[in-house]
Amino acid sequence: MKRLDTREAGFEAGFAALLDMARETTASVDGAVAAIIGRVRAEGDAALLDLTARFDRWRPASAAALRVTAEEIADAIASVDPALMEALDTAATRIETFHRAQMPADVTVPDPAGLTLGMRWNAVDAAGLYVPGGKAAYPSSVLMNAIPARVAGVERVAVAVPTPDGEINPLVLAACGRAGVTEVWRIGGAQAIAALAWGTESIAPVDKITGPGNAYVAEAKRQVFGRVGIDSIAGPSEVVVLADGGQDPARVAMDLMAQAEHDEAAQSILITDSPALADAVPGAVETVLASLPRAAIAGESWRRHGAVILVRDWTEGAALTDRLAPEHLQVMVADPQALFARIRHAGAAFLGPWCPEALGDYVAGPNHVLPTGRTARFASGLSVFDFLKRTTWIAAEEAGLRATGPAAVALARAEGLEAHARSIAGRIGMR
Ligand SMILES: NC(=O)c1ccc[n+]([C@@H]2O[C@H](COP(=O)([O-])OP(=O)(O)OC[C@H]3O[C@@H](n4cnc5c(N)ncnc54)[C@H](O)[C@@H]3O)[C@@H](O)[C@H]2O)c1
Ligand SMILES: N[C@H](CO)Cc1c[nH]c[nH+]1
Ligand SMILES: [Zn+2]
Repeated sequence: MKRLDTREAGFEAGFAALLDMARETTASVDGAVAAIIGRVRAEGDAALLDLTARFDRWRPASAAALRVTAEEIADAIASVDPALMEALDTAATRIETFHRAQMPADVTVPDPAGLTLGMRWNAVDAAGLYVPGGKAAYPSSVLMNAIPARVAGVERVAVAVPTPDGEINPLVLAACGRAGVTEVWRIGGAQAIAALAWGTESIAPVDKITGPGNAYVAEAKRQVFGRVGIDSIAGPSEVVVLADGGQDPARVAMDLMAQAEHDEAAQSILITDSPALADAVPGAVETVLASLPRAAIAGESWRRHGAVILVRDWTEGAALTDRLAPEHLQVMVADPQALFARIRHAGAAFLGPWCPEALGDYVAGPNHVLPTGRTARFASGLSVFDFLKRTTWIAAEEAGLRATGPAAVALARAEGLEAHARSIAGRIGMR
């Protein structure tokens, strides 16, 4: 864990090192991923069977066995503890309500020159949703991907999830059932992304691939981009907690570890204006770690990538937060809204001491698939917009073409494009 203080001479160098820290690199897997994609394109289902045996330690009897049946989904729903099913339902209902509110309206713009201009939204035809499953199962990520897709109106939604050692997580299948997904493939990693992008004998290709995953998944999404759309390339999780001297060090420590326990490559950073809190939190983290089942992962994340930054005031705190552009931002100060108003770059914000980030991971409603690695400077979390695209339209009557056409003719001729010019000029009696 790094300890930084803006009053100290070496602060800028230390902070720059934190910004540049390579936590997980996709460059080191690009060759392996290209080879996997090449095999899936060339060999289709046969490559999927072989790669699944190799990387997920499960040898399906045939390509048909890669697809989860409707009966398996129904059985999974029946097998899940009713209280857990109710929790899934609470989450799904709240996520759906929030994402419905995101749906944009079509736009029509009347134009004084006599044209009518507009913009219409349409969903993609088919979306492939990657649900990670290598080290842990993520039913919550099923809901976070599938519900926006369905709210956007995507007709075909296909989920890909690895089933290591042939074990299917029933709650993942129950989440698919609750979200109305009927097409679920037991494939993971780069081979799953390749199959969704290029198709195989069994799997029809999709138009857009979304969802988080490890370095192989991230690199595969990067390599198939262009053939299909992707949401973003999300790396390991991160949180910045802004906390003042009024906060309980134990709660701050638990919030930091809630992100660190995802992955050794996760990053948890505390920024505080309180020397007492900066002194207390590292010890509180050790106490928390002693009680956590995933202490090995969380502890390594904290030691390798964690930081406590002491600032003079919140003007400094806000500026440093914008430079970090974190995936998650927790604001635990006396007036969280006022401090949040001064920050522009974060994937998602959690305001006040009663709003731990984990609430947003599961049930609050906004999406938990968020931009990582400082990409919140230019990217946003998953939403209905990832499954929609716009078509603009122009309607013209003769008067509108007469009013606006001459300028277009002049510009077309300036560009040396005579057919462009004449297609307009000929309609309105211009030479
Ligand atoms: N941002 C989010 O919303 C969010 C949500 C959940 C999980 N996550 C992150 O997603 C990641 C999930 O990673 P994971 O590994 O548990 O599951 P995963 O499903 O992303 O990856 C598992 C797959 O990786 C492939 N793979 C593993 N080793 C390989 C190798 N040596 N060569 C080729 N392929 C190989 C295998 O095909 C395997 O099926 C974690 O970093 C987690 O923090 C993010
Ligand atoms: N915090 C993760 C996103 O960075 C999402 C998640 C899923 N389950 C628990 N957490
Ligand atoms: Zn989480």
